[in-house]
Amino acid sequence: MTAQVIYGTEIAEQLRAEMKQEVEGLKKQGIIPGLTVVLIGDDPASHSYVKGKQKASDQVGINSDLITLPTSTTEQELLTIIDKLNQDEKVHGILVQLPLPDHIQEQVVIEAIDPAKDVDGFHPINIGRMIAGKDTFFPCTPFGIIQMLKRKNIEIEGKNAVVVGRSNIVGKPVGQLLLNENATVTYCHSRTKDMQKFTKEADILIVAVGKQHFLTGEDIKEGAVVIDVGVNRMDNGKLTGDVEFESAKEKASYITPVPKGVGPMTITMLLHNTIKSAKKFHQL
Ligand SMILES: Nc1nc2c(c(=O)[nH]1)N[C@@H](CN(C=O)c1ccc(C(=O)N[C@@H](CCC(=O)O)C(=O)O)cc1)CN2
Repeated sequence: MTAQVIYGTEIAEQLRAEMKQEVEGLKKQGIIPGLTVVLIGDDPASHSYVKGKQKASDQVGINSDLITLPTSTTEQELLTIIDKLNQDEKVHGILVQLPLPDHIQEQVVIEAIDPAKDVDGFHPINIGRMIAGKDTFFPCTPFGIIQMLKRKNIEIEGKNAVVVGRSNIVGKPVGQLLLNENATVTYCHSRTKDMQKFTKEADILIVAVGKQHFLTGEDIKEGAVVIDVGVNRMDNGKLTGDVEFESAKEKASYITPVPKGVGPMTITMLLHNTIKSAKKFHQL
């Protein structure tokens, strides 16, 4: 079997075209969705992701602002900025780009953002609502993965979904969203014994460990749907995923590439959450 490649770029383009229309409609009612991104330090990858967020916001008509701060910014200075953004009625979404410098506690910052403006879906209130199966802001990468599966008409209900990785940003929430869609979910992580026993049983395999070619075709069941969340930079400067694409493609029924797979969906779902927040603020 040779897999069908799922390009997130194509799905993202469709979704963004739909969002652009929605924003045009909102603007006619005097509503301009507003997103503020806060970026601390000079990590080149973070700068590039934030640039992508600004560009995508402009594309759909979201008013986006960027606050760039030096690495020396204190936690208190950052909290003061977040407090101001929480009060600003023009700002519907606040996103603090991660990772943060070591001297700033990530969880303190996440919890300082008003849950109603937490378009990253990382605030414990929004995570709790997601676990309870309520409507809320879902974390962007996991939400993007679910949208990719749905847009490709891939059935989730009743399937064995195996998530390799248990980060707060991707692994844990994507497992929860798959469970909400009635999949049978198994998490594998660094302490899992005989991981292949689990990955080979997966109908849907999500890999988010951040290790180049962590899994190969040998770890995959014939016909599995393989979603590769890894973005690893190789010595030659090129990007590669957590899954060895060439061997996995011969076993899977569907597979996402890196780049152009899950990554573009992350930014797209951020736009979705910002529009959702603006609508909710204006009671639409
Ligand atoms: N506050 C947040 N911080 C971080 C998040 C997040 O969701 N919220 N996720 C990641 C980084 N990220 C978005 O912020 C992100 C990662 C990758 C991509 C992407 O489009 N990747 C492209 C390749 C890009 C390249 O060439 O370098 C792809 O896979 O095709 C977008 C966003 C950590 N921080």
